[in-house]
Amino acid sequence: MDFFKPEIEGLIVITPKIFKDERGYFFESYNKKVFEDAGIVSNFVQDNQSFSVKNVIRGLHFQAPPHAQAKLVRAQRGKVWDVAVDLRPQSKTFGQWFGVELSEENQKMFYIPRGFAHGFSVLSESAVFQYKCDNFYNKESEGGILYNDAVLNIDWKVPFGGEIVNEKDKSYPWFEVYKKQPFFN
Ligand SMILES: Cc1cn([C@H]2C[C@H](O)[C@@H](COP(=O)(O)OP(=O)(O)O[C@H]3O[C@@H](C)C(=O)[C@@H](O)[C@H]3O)O2)c(=O)[nH]c1=O
Repeated sequence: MDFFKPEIEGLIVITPKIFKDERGYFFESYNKKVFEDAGIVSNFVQDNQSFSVKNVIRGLHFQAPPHAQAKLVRAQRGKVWDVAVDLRPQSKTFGQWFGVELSEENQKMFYIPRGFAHGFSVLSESAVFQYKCDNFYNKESEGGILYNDAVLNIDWKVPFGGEIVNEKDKSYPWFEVYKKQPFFN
């Protein structure tokens, strides 16, 4: 199992050790002790799964404190481009984003602590996306940033104008709003 820590502090990309044989494969998708030793100390309380077709973008989402969520995400089927945006006002990388390809093939996982907005785009014909959260869903605390914000300038790797985005995600404010009124501590 490999744990890669990108420039933005707190983010971790996990590459599991995959055991392949004539039957197929096996890997540990979560191991409390091994993950905690690598710095992923979160008490996961909810697992989610979504299915999306090609060119769907879901995001950028977060839950506001005290309902903020750390997430451990992966693409069980297909291939996605997964993005986390640092919204921690004290962070030296506030407003920066990091993206990683998560796929059925690489089985990589991505740990995103509390204080980030999260989203992904679907690069394959379809994708099954699975994730663990360390806080329960709370509708009233849901927030988001417009996925195509010009300041963040995220490359979603989908054809220009071809993205499939729901009305809720299209209605989120620009990143500028959170720059003026930070709410994660
Ligand atoms: C996230 C969530 C949604 N729902 C419901 C609300 C709604 O009617 C329906 C679909 O919800 P959404 O449209 O918000 O689903 P979706 O756009 O897939 O939301 C997810 O996007 C990714 C990027 C994340 O980071 C997640 O935390 C989550 O925000 O499911 C729950 O019941 N529990 C949950 O935990």
